[in-house]
Amino acid sequence: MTDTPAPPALWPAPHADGTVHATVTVPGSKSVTNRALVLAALAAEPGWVRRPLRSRDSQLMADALRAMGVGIEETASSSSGDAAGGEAWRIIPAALHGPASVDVGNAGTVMRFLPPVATLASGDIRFDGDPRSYERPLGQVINALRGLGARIDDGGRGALPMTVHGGGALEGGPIELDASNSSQFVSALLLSAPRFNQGVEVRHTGATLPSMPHIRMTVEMLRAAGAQVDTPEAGGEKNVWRVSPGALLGRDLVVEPDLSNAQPFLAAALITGGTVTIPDWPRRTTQPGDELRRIFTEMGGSCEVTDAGLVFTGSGKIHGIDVDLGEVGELTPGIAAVAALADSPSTLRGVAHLRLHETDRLAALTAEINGLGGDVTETADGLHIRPRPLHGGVFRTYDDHRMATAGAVIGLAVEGVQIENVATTAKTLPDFPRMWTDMLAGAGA
Ligand SMILES: O=C(O)C1=C[C@@H](OP(=O)(O)O)[C@@H](O)[C@H](O)C1
Ligand SMILES: C=C(OP(=O)(O)O)C(=O)O
Repeated sequence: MTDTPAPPALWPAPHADGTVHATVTVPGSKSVTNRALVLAALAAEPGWVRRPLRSRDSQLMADALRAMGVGIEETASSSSGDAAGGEAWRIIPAALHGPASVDVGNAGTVMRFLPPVATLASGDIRFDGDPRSYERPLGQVINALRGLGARIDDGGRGALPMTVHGGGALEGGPIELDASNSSQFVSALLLSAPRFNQGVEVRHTGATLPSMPHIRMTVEMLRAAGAQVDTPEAGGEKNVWRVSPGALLGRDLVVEPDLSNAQPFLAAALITGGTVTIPDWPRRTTQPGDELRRIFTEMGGSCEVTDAGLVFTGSGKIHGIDVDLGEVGELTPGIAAVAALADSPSTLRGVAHLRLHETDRLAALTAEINGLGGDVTETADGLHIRPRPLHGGVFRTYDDHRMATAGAVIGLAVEGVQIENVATTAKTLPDFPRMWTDMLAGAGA
């Protein structure tokens, strides 16, 4: 007799009976935390990462760096004298070494940012991950690293699993790659480049480049750690980034709240005509989630950054939108969910690369919204969404945290939505179900 796997848990998405009024404290940014960990690990001296995101993606990053020899001590703020409050991680760089195994899970940041780090280690670093990680593109990073002097055995697949035969150093220099499938290819090469003998010159050759704010985040964090970076925006050549070789400083960095993870809570205010406050919303940031202020205002809300944080208020009306989301692709599932509830159609453009994210997000959103009675069609680079009355049913998540939160947003307005495997939110927001019910209780989170 063989064991039958248990059916996936179904989470009844809470329905909002009235307007939502809540203050929701959102944990740290995944993108900032995982960059901070890499830069601190490559620094010439110890550093602090305060208020880090504690989730599957950041734990995978920390575990991988530890496996290569980096010291990461997780302390409570009381013992670290942290004026910012909250948890703090002390990062103690060390000579990187193998043999080591890295589990990338389904984290784009881990699977792209760490192979360049592994080239600096002495010894073999084996990379493996979830089945989906085998399908997510990595060949551009592998080929670029080979061009810069690395030895990598990927069995000719141009994808995971693979072994980086670290030589203890990498020559570096000029390299061309096509990052039209993911900005993370560019970020990956830039982040480790101060430690390459010649630094790096990355030239993007593709026709499009998604998620520019995330590349700006990489550049700003490198500069804050003392690296010299030349960018197209600072008068350099278009699509060319240069990082000079040099020692990185150990920083004391406080991680901003994850503004993309604030999205479902802001959507709750928009949909119910309520008010949600997100404390510590940064007045200036490279996070793409900051665009939600503009996008959700165009869709019917209004907002203000105050000393209490971002105060977002819905009007009770939800409008459709025609928008290019190429720079802020990770916001697409949450925007699609709101658009399915709007009073007019929406067109979401510029996000063909979402087919290569945690799942094929364009197919997944189309299938799941239509499964509840919606009318969504895929285009070459996005979605057309024509709102229709929706009904309850199972909303599948395909191991994608943002599918789970998108389904929860629809569940606020539609009775009887059940989210399959809500636990997949652990990728970046492990406490999501509790935060969601606390928000609905008006108790804050
Ligand atoms: O560098 C980063 O931290 C990220 C870059 C983006 O990736 P893509 O450019 O592949 O969309 C984004 O979608 C992802 O969630 C995080
Ligand atoms: C695309 C995303 O993640 P990853 O870092 O795995 O690419 C995301 O969080 O929306």
